[in-house]
Amino acid sequence: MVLSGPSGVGKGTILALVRRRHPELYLSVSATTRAPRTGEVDGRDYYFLTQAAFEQLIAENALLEWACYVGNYYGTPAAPVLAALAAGRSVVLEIEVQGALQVKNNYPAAMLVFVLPPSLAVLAARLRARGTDAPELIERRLERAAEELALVGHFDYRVLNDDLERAVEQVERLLFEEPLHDPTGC
Ligand SMILES: Nc1ncnc2c1ncn2[C@@H]1O[C@H](COP(=O)(O)OP(=O)(O)OP(=O)(O)O)[C@@H](O)[C@H]1O
Ligand SMILES: Nc1nc2c(ncn2[C@@H]2O[C@H](COP(=O)(O)O)[C@@H](O)[C@H]2O)c(=O)[nH]1
Repeated sequence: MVLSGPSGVGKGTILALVRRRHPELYLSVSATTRAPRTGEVDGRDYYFLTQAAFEQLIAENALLEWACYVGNYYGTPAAPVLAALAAGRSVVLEIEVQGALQVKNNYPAAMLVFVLPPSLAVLAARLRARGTDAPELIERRLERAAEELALVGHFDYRVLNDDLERAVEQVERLLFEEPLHDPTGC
């Protein structure tokens, strides 16, 4: 599964709760050139790389997908994901929208899930309350969010993250049960 949607919508929060209930789930650890935030650990939250090291991964074709997002590179190291899939594990990539669309292009069988905020105002409030990004960076993330929301139609499923528990249950169902309805939502 690819879980995508704008920054601050709650993807990480949802997945942390899903993972607590399903420890067997494999959550991909991304590479990025962004600086670590307080409390983030290299190799657990991200692989924090220099720009040169990231570009080396691109040149070696070692990433399943990658994107430039508000001034930094982000990408999914391919080898661990392919190994987890080969071992029969359920795998989730938590990534932004351009990367999600690359995955769909390269692996059409991948399930793409878009997490929606109740509104842009709520999204802005969540980003501000999270307190991890400077105000100008939050503005850039919100501008990007508006562009990302316009691409929701390319995704297989949508999950509204209004009530957190309900969103967690929806993601769980998509991961571990056969979807019962038309994925287009028509
Ligand atoms: N349903 C919800 N109701 C209220 N607050 C929420 C909800 N879900 C998440 N949050 C809060 O919103 C903030 C952003 O959540 P989170 O960091 O999980 O977003 P994200 O989509 O993973 O962001 P990013 O893409 O930047 O990593 C957090 O402070 C989190 O506690
Ligand atoms: N295309 C990819 N996007 C990724 C990846 N890992 C994380 N992300 C997304 O980037 C933004 C910003 O993340 P933040 O940690 O700086 O808040 C967010 O939407 C993430 O989901 C990746 O490997 N590829």
